[in-house]
Amino acid sequence: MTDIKQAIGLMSGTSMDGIDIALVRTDGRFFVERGPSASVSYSDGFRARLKQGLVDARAIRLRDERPGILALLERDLTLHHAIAVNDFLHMHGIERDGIDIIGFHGQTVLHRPNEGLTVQIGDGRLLAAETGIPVVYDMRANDMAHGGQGAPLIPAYHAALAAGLAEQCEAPVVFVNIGGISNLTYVGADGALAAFDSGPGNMLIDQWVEAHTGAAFDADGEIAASGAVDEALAGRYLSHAFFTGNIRRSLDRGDFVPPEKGEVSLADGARTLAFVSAAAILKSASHLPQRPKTYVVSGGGRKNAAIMRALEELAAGQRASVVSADSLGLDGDSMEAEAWAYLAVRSLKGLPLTWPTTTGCNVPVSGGVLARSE
Ligand SMILES: Nc1ncnc2c1ncn2[C@@H]1O[C@H](COP(=O)(O)OP(=O)(O)OP(=O)(O)O)[C@@H](O)[C@H]1O
Ligand SMILES: CC(=O)N[C@H]1[C@@H]2OC[C@@H](O2)[C@@H](O)[C@@H]1O[C@H](C)C(=O)O
Repeated sequence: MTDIKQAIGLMSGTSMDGIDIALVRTDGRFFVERGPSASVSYSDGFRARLKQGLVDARAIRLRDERPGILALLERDLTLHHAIAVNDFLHMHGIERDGIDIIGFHGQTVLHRPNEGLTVQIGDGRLLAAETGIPVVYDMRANDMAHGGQGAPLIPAYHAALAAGLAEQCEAPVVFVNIGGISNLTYVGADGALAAFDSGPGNMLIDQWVEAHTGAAFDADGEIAASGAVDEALAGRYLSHAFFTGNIRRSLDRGDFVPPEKGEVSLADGARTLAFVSAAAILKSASHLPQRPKTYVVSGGGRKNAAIMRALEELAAGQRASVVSADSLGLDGDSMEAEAWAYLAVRSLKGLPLTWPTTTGCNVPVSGGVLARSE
């Protein structure tokens, strides 16, 4: 039996809605046994600080700089994660000593792949000290140091999961994570990987709805349901250079901005942005080695009925089907946290986290910094 580790993964994503945590037993290759998972929401106050952190991070030139509120925010973010881990272990009766490693993503506050600069705040040493568990963190930097985009990193995990889906999904299969930003992972019949960010996911919808109603998102796509797609507005987004260029690159929150208030009604804006999120996936999928036959959807955007309906209609037009990861026995909410547990084990073993076909790095590279707990 190859060396199996018990790992906890922690993800705080671009939606900044909270911390996802998951337990995985894995050898960092094709053995994956998924355990419990949970989500811990941020308070409105902490979420407001994270938003200010994104603003302050614009002043960063060297990746260790922490201008504005970022130093204290990084400490508090890390302590939030430590509490999430300690509560999780208690809730599930898991012995701390039984956890070999924590994979800690932290919070992306700046991502400029064309400048080779990506910053995720999160103090791995402090997390290791607060939990008594070794931590792998800062997992994107080495990919960028080797010419990569620093994202997406989940494809390695998707490849491990894909083996179990062959009977249930018509190939070629593509994993779609509809988070704040959406990303695709194509797994070829021969196991070949191709991956990239596919465009805005929920982030424009969240910002649009929050600006009009104060709500954090369009729950179940209810607002969009009463709106119509504004073709001109949709066309403006889908003609963005990100879609028209041939070079795939990873995105940051600031790469797309929501419409100005008043351009369209609240409902039409929500419906149009949901359509754009879906259309972006199909548009980006045209750069994959083969047109997918099955889209396996994870991430919070799969709960927005307007996104899913548009995606199903567009995919059907290309004789492809759309299924939720959950319908295949996976967990569409915890997949990214699971991935960070998996990637942490790969990091411990010096295995690649990224490949030229997933981030554009020059050679397959591992990554991550290990903070020991003693
Ligand atoms: N019930 C729901 N109805 C509609 N949308 C929802 C619902 N629940 C969550 N969402 C959407 O999902 C988002 C959170 O999704 P998720 O946690 O996958 O994003 P993330 O991991 O932060 O993003 P990324 O993968 O880009 O880092 C919310 O901001 C919201 O837009
Ligand atoms: C820089 C950064 O944090 N990118 C995120 C973001 O959120 C989704 C998409 O853009 C993806 O490329 C990435 O996260 C996922 C978890 C990844 O690296 O696989």
